[in-house]
Amino acid sequence: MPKYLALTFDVPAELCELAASLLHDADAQGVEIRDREVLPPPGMTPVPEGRAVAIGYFGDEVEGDPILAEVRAELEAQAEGQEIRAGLERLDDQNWSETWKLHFQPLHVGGRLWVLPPWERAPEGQIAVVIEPGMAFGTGGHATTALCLEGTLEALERRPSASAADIGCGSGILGIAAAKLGAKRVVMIDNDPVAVAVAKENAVANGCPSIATSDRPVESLGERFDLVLANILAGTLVELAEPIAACVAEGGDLLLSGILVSQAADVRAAYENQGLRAREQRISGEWALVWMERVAA
Ligand SMILES: C[S@@+](CC[C@H](N)C(=O)[O-])C[C@H]1O[C@@H](n2cnc3c(N)ncnc32)[C@H](O)[C@@H]1O
Repeated sequence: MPKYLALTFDVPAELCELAASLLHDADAQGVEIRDREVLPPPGMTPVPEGRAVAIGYFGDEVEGDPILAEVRAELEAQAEGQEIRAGLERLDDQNWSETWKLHFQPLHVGGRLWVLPPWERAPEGQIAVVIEPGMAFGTGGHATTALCLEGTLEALERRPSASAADIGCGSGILGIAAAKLGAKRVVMIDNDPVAVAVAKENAVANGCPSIATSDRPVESLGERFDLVLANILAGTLVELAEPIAACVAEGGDLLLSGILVSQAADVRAAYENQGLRAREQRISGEWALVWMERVAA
């Protein structure tokens, strides 16, 4: 089961925003701020007056020490002799998801779709996807998820009753959004059984119990879909190009993300080799969405 790396900076309160932005710049997947205005998580004491804490969360594969040293040096340059405390910790999924939940903000996509934590409400008449992230990735807070949601909305506006597959579904956010936007049959798969369980729960909680969820490999799907969503990682997308492309029906769309802008050309080429055509590429920060399609014969 994957772990996460947390880099913690306990700083003078006025430097907390700088610490958070340095962590973002260092490619943190999420940044948490604990200051006097934020209620501490259960069991934790509030930060002392005049201090604040910024925590950056990274994938476990990231080497933390160089980032720690660099961010600390930048902060010390601004600290005028005040103390900067820094720490590095490897967290398990449970810790990560509990912390992440505290900072789960509503996301508004394309004017009519909302992704919300259970304690928020969408405005009247708008479509709400309520996500309890549990131990799975996908609250909409990551640029790649937001890019995929926008694409899903557009693809389903063109073809409201399309069938859809969400490969690497994590929390189920994309598949559930597709179902709520009118997709007629939705299948969600992930190779992490914990994600599959969370996605199933989220599907039921969103009134979409008919979404099929499974941890079986994409190679065994054996079905074609009008819309295929795969927000994984560039390397995995290239490796799985053949079975993922095989799931795209004639005239169907394939939205690929989890891709850094610098990796987009390789991913596109892998799917062109499978007979798909590049439709467009969208970018958010350093992340790309590659939109492929299978042209009808
Ligand atoms: C970045 S998360 C995306 C979650 C969600 N779909 C979203 O867009 O926010 C990637 C997910 O892909 C899953 N994954 C990674 N490799 C996979 C594979 N070979 N087959 C299926 N799922 C995979 C991971 O377990 C993880 O849940």
